[in-house]
Amino acid sequence: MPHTNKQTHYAIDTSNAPLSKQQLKELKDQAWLKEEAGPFGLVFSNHTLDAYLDEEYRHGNSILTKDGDLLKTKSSGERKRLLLAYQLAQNPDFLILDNPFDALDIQRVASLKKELQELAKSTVLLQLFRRSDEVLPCCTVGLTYQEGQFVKVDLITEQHTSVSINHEQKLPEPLEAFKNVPDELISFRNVSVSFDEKPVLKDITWTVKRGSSWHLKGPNGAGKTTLLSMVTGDSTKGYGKELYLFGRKKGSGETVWEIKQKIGYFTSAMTERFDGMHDVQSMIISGLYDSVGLYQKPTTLEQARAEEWLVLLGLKQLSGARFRTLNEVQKRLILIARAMIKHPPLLILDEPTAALNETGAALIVSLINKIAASGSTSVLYVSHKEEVGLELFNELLLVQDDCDFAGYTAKIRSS
Ligand SMILES: Nc1ncnc2c1ncn2[C@@H]1O[C@H](COP(=O)(O)OP(=O)(O)OP(=O)(O)O)[C@@H](O)[C@H]1O
Repeated sequence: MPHTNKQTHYAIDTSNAPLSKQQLKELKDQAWLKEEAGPFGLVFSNHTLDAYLDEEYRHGNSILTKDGDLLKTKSSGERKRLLLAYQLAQNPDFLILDNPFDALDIQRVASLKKELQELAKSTVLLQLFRRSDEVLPCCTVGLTYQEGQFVKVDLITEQHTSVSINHEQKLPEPLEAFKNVPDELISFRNVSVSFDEKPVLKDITWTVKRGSSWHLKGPNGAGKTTLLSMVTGDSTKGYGKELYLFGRKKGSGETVWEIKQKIGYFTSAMTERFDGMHDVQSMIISGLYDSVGLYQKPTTLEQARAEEWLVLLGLKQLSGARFRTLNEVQKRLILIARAMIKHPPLLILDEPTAALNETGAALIVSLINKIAASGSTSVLYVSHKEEVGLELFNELLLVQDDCDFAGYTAKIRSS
């Protein structure tokens, strides 16, 4: 019976395996759910957002945005807010929330939690979660997918166990050291960026010295991705500005390839994109060639170095396994090793623990701490939140200048 006062709300633990698009559809079509909640359900997930982005690509406009703005110009947090507002306006009987707090900053997580608790008075919620502290108090019954069916179970939230990578093992040496690496890897001098008159970044002055590691933080929409894309050479916004990358002024004739070659890069979205048949060892070695997987026979030395990385990660037994068969945390550890095998002067990690549970995040963080402590590679860690256990000594926080907003400015804490 829809819209009674005593609605049951559900939580589904996806910390070990996410639900596929097909499984989400099956959940939405469950007869018992429609009977309990009402016939009209919606799915709030990245798959849904992707479908709207696809539609926008084909038709040139998006129904989620107002004033003709395009969804693709919105930050990840902004996109989520737009989708939720659009779905709530349709007054669904039930809403499937696929890890709704991913990619949201602390303030937005708190306000969304409040909003969803309120919504739970009139709408049945089914929350997919990975971190137990994210489960909404209203979700009291568990659901699990077993043998092609959704089954109601007791709700057990995972206990966090403390884990880390092999502390005894040293970071494997590079096969060949980078030459002519300047003392300043990145230097922004009073750089401002706007999109069509809309100011985003204001007067950013920031220097990353060789070997120093940074946590780049800021709320949704503050310009973290914009700043990063200027460092990786993917954005044209750096031209004509006082931006220096690896000792050269942006736009002074360097190629994007020359910049990228000095950078190791990992973002959590890569685990989905890298879905070929390559084995784990080849995947790590391919970082030396900036390819995905290996297309030539590796040398004995390359193989030995990849094996050292696997020992460090505690994954030696998976050397010959297909990358695609690994679990999410293992895939991320391997892709960080892939980014590191060439020992780049700069390692960029864009939200590397996004959508992991506490245990998985702790493993990734322990690897990052180890890399940063080595002092040979500068880590640039980007996220919108604090990360438990992360030991980076410098922080660039993007903050809003409240009076007369003209873009986010950089607040730097350095040690
Ligand atoms: N191509 C573009 N055209 C117009 N506006 C843009 C474009 N790219 C980014 N923006 C705007 O710039 C601002 C900063 O976006 P950016 O993606 O850099 O933020 P972010 O800090 O990475 O956010 P999040 O944590 O939500 O991912 C946002 O308001 C976004 O809408």
